[in-house]
Amino acid sequence: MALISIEGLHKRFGTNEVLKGIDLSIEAGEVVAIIGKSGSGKSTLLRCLNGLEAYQSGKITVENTPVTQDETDLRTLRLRVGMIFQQFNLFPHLSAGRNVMLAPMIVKGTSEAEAKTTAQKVLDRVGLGHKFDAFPDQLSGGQQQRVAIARALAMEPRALLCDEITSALDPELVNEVLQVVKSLAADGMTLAMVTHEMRFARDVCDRVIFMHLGKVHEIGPPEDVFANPKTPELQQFLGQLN
Ligand SMILES: Nc1ncnc2c1ncn2[C@@H]1O[C@H](COP(=O)(O)OP(=O)(O)OP(=O)(O)O)[C@@H](O)[C@H]1O
Repeated sequence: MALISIEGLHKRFGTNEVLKGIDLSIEAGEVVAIIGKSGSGKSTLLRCLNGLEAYQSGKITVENTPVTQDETDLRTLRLRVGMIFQQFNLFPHLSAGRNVMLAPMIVKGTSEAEAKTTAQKVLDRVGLGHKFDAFPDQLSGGQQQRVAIARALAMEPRALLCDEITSALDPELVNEVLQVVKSLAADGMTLAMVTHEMRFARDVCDRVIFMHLGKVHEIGPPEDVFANPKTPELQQFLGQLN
């Protein structure tokens, strides 16, 4: 049984049909990269998976729970699926530890003491246990993004969705964030990542999804998608990167 299942997903913004019938299953423990040109619908797909965007037709389920705009479904979903964005969105007036403690306390009703223990554990997990009391402006961009990852982990999600999480970082900070993601993948976390980091996609991901004009245009293991692109669209996309 797939952890995430998408059938016939269509999504429009006004008259602009951005997702034109997506069928996709992601198994528990699978790591998928979503690649494609700007505007191909990658972010919109991730946002639909997390209930951040409503969609017009099709069916999405996460562990058998339908992803709808219903409040109860959304609450269940947010406990199961974490999302990390290009911008870290940390509260500037709260320490790293407090930023991480917030969601479990608010969403799950976790006690302060328990939330603190969890926050320490997940900050350790991203290599920032010693920065519990540091404020966001005392951290580098890479460290802030690792706090954002810890914040998502504090909810003990079954899957993490990552939307271009290294795109706002200076090049020398990209690797520390990718290393954390790589270690989560090695631990069996289910991950769907919109990324421009092709080397990471090739080395770490089980499957690569190439989106083009709102459809899954090619999908397969990285060795096939990168070494043997079947369609001219993917060949052109990869050619432009080189
Ligand atoms: N909130 C919105 N309202 C209207 N149109 C939107 C909205 N969000 C996205 N779109 C449109 O949907 C299309 C797909 O956008 P999306 O962000 O999913 O693409 P993408 O592949 O992630 O691109 P990028 O790599 O530039 O982020 C674009 O044409 C975009 O203008």
